[in-house]
Amino acid sequence: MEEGRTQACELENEEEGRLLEDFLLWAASIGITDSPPYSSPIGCLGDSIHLAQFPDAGGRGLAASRELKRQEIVLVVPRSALLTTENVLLRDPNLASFFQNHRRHLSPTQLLTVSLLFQVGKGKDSWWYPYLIQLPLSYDTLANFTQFEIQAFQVDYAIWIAEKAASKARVDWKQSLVLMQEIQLKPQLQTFKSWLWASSTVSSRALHVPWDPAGCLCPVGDLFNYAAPDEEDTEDTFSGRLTDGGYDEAKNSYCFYARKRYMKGEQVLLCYGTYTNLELLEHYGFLLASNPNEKSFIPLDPSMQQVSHCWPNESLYIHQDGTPSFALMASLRLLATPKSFRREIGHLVYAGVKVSSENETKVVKYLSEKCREVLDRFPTSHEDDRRILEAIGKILCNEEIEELEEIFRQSSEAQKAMVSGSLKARRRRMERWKLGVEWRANYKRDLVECVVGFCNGVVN
Ligand SMILES: C[S@@+](CC[C@H](N)C(=O)[O-])C[C@H]1O[C@@H](n2cnc3c(N)ncnc32)[C@H](O)[C@@H]1O
Repeated sequence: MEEGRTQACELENEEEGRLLEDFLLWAASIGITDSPPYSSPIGCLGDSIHLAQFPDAGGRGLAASRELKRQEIVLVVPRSALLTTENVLLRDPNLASFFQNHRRHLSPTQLLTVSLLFQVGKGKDSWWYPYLIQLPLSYDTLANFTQFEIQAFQVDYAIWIAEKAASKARVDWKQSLVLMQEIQLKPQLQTFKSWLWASSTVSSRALHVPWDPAGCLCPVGDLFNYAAPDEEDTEDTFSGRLTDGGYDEAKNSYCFYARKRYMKGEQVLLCYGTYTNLELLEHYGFLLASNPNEKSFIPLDPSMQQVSHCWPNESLYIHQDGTPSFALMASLRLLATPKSFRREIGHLVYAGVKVSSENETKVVKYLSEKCREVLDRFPTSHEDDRRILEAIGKILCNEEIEELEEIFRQSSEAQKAMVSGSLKARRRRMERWKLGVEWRANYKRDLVECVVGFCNGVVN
C-alpha cells in the first residue's frame, strides 16, 4: 500500500514536471523572459530566476539563479501574454457583445472570472492552455471553507468574515449565471464548484493593472510567493518608484524587480500588499506565523464610543507583540480620565503620551481584564491549540491519517474533520482546519502577550 502510494506520487510529480516544462517553453515563445532584453532559447527562466519548491514558504515559487542586485529586473511579461478580460475578448471578439450587455451589473472581477472559465472550456484550443493546465486544482481562500472549517476560527469577527466570503462567492456566481449561459459555457463549468475554483484563482493570483480593476492573470509572474512589506518598501512607495512589480506602460509589459539583494538559491518574493492574517486567508488562503501587519481585535465596551469617535474601529487593535495600537491606547487613556478633564488632557493623549501613572494603571487593568475575559470564553486555550496544531502537523507530514486519527477521537471538533471522504478530501479538510486553528492560536497568543507582556511591563 505504501509502495503504491509512493509510485502514484512519483507519477503525479513526473506529470506535473512535464506540464511545467511545456509551460515554460510556451512562456519563452510568447516573449516572457527573465533575461531582458533577450529571450532564453530553452524556456523563459534560468538566467535570473528558476522554479523551485519552498515547502515552508508558499510551496512552488521562484528562486534566484544567481546573486541578484536590489531593484534589478528579474522578469518581463508582455501585455499580450496577460490573461485579462480585454485579451480574452480580443481573441474571441464574438464574446464582446455578451460581455458588454453585462458590464453594468457584473463587476470587473466577475467578468474576469467568466473569462477564465471560458478559456478553461476551450481546453487545448485556448491560447493560454499551457498556463491553465498548471494552475492549482484547489484553493484554501476563505470562500472555500465549509461551516465546520469556519467554526475553527472560534473568534466571532473571523467567523463572520469567513461566512461573508462564502456567501459573497455564491451571490457573485448566481449573478454571473446568465452570462455563462449566454456564452454557452459547458454545464460543468457553470457550477458553483467551478465558480469557486475560478474566483479563487483570480483572488489569489491576479495582479494589479491600471486599465482593469479586476487585474490580470500573469503567466510566470504569478509564481512569486508573498512577503509582507517592510519599512524600506514604504519609503519607496512614497517616492513613487517601483519596488518589486508593476505594469510598465513604456515597456508595454508587466515587470518584476528584486525588492532586495538575493543570494543564489534564495526565494525571490513579491509583496502583494499590506494584509492582516485574516485578509491573507480571505484573498490568498494562507497566513504568516509572523506578520508585522497583524491586528487582533477585542470586543470593547459601548462606553468606548464616547471617546473613540476620533479613530475608526479598524484602528483599535492589539499588535502581534501584544502592544495596543496607538488609537486603542489613546482611546483607553481618554476613557480612564474623568469626563470633565478629557478636554484638558487631550493634547497629551493625541501626542501618544502618558496622562499619569494612575491613568496608565487603569488602562492596563481594563485591557488585561478584557483580554482575559475573551480568552476565558474560548473552548480551547492557546496551549490546547498548539497541541492540536502539532498533531495535525504530524498527520499531514507523515501521511498517516488512519494511524493518527485515534489522537483526535476524544475531540468532537476533530472528529468532524475526519468523518468521511477520500484520503485526499480528508487531507484538504485537515489543511483548512489547520489554517483556522493556526489563526485562532495566533490571536490568543497576541492577547496572552498583551496580558503578560505589555500589561506587566507598564505596571512594573
Ligand atoms: C500568486 S500564487 C504564488 C505561487 C504559488 N505558490 C503556486 O504554486 O502557484 C499565490 C499563492 O501561493 C501561496 N503562497 C504565496 N506566498 C505564500 C507564503 N508566504 N506562505 C504560504 N503560502 C504562500 C498561497 O497559496 C497563495 O494563494
